Amino acid sequence: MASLIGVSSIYQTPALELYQRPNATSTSSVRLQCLDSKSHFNNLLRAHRHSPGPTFKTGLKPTPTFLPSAIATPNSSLLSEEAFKGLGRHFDQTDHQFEHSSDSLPAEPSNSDELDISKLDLPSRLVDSLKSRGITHLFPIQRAVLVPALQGRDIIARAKTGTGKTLAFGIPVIKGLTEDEDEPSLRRSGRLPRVLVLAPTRELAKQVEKEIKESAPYLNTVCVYGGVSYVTQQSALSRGVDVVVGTPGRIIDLINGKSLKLNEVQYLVLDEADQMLAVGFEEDVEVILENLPSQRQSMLFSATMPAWVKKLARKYLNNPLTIDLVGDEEEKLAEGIKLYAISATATSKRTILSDLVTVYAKGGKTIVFTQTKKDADEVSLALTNSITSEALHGDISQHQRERTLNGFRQGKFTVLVATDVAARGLDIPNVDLIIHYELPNDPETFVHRSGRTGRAGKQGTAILLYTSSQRRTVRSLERDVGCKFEFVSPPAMEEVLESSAEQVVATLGGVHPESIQFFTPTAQRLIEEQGTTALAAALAQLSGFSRPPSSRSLITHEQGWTTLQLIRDSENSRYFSARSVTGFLSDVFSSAADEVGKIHIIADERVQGAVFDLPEEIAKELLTKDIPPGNTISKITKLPPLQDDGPPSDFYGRFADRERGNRRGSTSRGGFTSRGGGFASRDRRGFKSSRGWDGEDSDDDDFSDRSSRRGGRNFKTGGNSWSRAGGKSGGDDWLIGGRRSSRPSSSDRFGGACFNCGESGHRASDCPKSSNRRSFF
Ligand SMILES: Nc1ncnc2c1ncn2[C@@H]1O[C@H](COP(=O)(O)OP(=O)(O)OP(=O)(O)O)[C@@H](O)[C@H]1O
Repeated sequence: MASLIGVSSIYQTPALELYQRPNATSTSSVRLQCLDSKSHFNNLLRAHRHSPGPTFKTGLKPTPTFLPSAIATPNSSLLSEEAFKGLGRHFDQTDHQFEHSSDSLPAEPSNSDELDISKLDLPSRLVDSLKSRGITHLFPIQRAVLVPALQGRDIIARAKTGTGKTLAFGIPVIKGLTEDEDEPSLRRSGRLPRVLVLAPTRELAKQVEKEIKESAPYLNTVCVYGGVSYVTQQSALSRGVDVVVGTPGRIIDLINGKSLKLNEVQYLVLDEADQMLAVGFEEDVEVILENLPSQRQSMLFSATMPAWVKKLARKYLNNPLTIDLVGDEEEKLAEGIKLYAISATATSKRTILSDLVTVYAKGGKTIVFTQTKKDADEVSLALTNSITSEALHGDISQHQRERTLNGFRQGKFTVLVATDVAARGLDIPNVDLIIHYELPNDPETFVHRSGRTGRAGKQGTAILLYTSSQRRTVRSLERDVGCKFEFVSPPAMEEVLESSAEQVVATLGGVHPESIQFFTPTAQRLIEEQGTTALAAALAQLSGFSRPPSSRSLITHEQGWTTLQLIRDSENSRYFSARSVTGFLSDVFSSAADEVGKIHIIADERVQGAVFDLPEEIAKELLTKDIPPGNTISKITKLPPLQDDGPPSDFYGRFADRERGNRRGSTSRGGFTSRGGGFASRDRRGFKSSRGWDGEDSDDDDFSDRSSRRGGRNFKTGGNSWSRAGGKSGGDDWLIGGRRSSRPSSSDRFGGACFNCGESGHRASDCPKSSNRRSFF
C-alpha cells in the first residue's frame, strides 16, 4: 500500500515517482519514492525552487502531508529511524496550528541515502565536522526542514524532545553561510551577524551556540546572555561575527548599547518560542524582530502554539510552512522513555529517592525535578549523604550554574536536582533517569522534563512520584501526553542491595592491575580463612551497607517500620475490615495493637486480608506468636493491590483550574491509620503558572517558588496531620475509618472490632458468635 508523503506533493518533478494514497479522495498524499542520490536531492531542490508552493489537499485534511519515505519506515537499518518510529507528521500551509492527520501511514521501504549527510550536497567542511561528532544521517525533523529551509521558506516546526531540532535549523543556516563564506569579503573583521538565534534561557543559548560552533568551527559564533559581564560579549561582537545566539534581554541591551547591529541578519531562528512567552520575553522578542531587516528567512520552533506565538508567526513570518512531527493524537513523549509511577508520601519521597537512583539509574546520570528552589537545595543536600549531587535553579549565580552543568556533563557528580529551569532544551548526554519528585504543572512540562533522557534515539527512564491523592492527575497526565505509566512500588531493600552490589562490581574493572597485585596476598588469605564471606563483606562495605539497612514500610516507606500481611480463611467469617485487624492484634499481641500504623484492605474480594505497618521490633515479635487457626500472617516484600475507594484531590495545570473548586478540601483515599488523625494525607498544593528560570537579568523562577512554597507548607502540614510522627504524644484520640473514639488500651477499652464477627466492642476471644473462641489462646 502506498503511503504519504510528500516533498513531492509540493514539488512535483519527473525525477520523482509519485504514488497516490489509495484511500485518499483527491490527489492528496503522495510519497517520494526515489531520492537516493545527490542528484535526486538536487533535483528535488531545483524543483522546489521553481515550485509555486503546495497545491495538494488530502482527502481527510485540508492540508498536504509531507515526509520523506524513509522517515516512516520502521524496518530501516538506521538507528535514528528506529528511534523515531511512529512520529506524527503534518504540514500545514493555511493556519499556524499544529494539526495532525489521523490517516495511518504504512511503512515503505527506505533508502538510507535520503538521510545520508554526505550525499546531500552540503558543504564538505560541515559534513566532516558533523561526521567527527558521529552525525552521519539526518534525523526526521532535520530531513523535513532541510529542503524548504534551503529553498528559503519561512518555517514553523515542532518535533519531540531530543530529536535534533537544533541541527534542523543549524544545517541549512550553516550551509547558507558557508556558501557565502567562499567570498573573502565576507570574512572581514567587524562583519555584522547574518544569523540571529533567540533562545529563552541562558543555558539553552549556550548549548545552541556550542552545537553550531562544533558543526561549523570555521564560522564565528558568539553567545550573548545575561548574568555575566558585557565586556567580553561586546569585544567578541566587535571582532566580527557570523552567528549570534542569545537571550532576548541581553540582546536588547546590546542593541541599545550599539554593540549589536542587526541590519545584516539574513536568518532568524526563534528556538522554544512558547517558552519565551512563559518567561515573559514576549515584548523583548517583538522589539528585536522589529529591528531586523524585512528581507530575511525566519524559522520558529515551538512545542505549542499559544496565541502570542501565532500572532508572532502572522506578523513576522512570511507565508510560513508548518512542519509538525508530533501531532495531537500520538504520544508526545520521545520514543524509548520507559515511564514508571510510584506512590509516595511527602516524607517518604526523601527516603526512597536514593534507592530509586541506585536501582533505576544504575550508576548513570539522574535529573531530579522539584517544584521549588528550596526543595531542590534540600533534596540535593539530603542526597549528598549517599550520592554525589548538586542543585540547579535560578537563585544560583550564573557562573555557578555553568560550573554545575559542566560538572554534571563531565560526570563529576551523578545527580542533578533542578527546578523546571532545566526542563527545556538542555542536552546532557547519558542522562539515564529523570525523577519527577513532584508532579509537573502541566503536561508540556512533563514532556520536557522527561525529554532530558531518551535523547537522540537512546533509551531512558522517567519516574513520576505522586501522592495517593494525586492518582487522578496521573491518569489525566497519561491521557494528555498519550503515554502509559507502569505503576510500581518503590524498590524493595533486596533490589537496592542487589543494584548497589552490581554497581560496585562494575567499578572493579577500573581498578589498576598494580593495585590488585598489591592486595592479592591479603585476598588469598581471606578466601582461605573465610571463603566467599570475605568477598561479600567487601562488597557490602563498598556498597555502603556495612550495617544491614533498617526495615522500611511498604505503605509509607518510613524507615524502622515493617509491613505485614494478614490473611484469614474466608470460611471463618464474612467480615473483614481495618477493625478486624486491630481486633486480631489485640487478641494475639496487645503491644502490636497499640503500635499498629497504616492498615489497608486487600483489593481482591476473594481474599479476606489486609496489610498493615508495625514498628520493626514489634513486627518481629508478632511473627513469633501463636495465632488463631485459619489465619496467616507474614512479612511481605511487595504490596498486593489494595482497596482504593476515597476521592482523590489534586491539581495540576488546567485540571487544577477546572476542578479546583470541587476538589479543594476533599479528603483523599489512602487506607486507615490507627492514630493521629483521619484518613491519609490531604494534598492541597496550589497550582502555579509555569515560568522558566531565566527572566534574563530578572529573578527567574521566583514566582513558581513563591506559590509552590505555599503549597509545600500545606503539603507538609497535611502530611504531618496524618502521619504517625505526632502519634505518641498526641495520640489520645483513636481513629479508625475516619471516626474518632477514645484511644484504646489493649486490655479494658477495646476500640477495635471483633476479628471474628466484625462487630465493635469486643474481642474475637470474647465473641459470642465464635464456636472456637477459646482456641484463640
Ligand atoms: N542527525 C543526528 N545524528 C546523531 N545525533 C544527532 C543528530 N542530530 C542531533 N543529534 C544529537 O541529538 C541530541 C539532541 O539534539 P537537540 O538538542 O537538537 O534536540 P532537540 O530536539 O532540540 O531537543 P529539545 O526539544 O529537548 O530541546 C544532541 O546531542 C545532538 O547533537
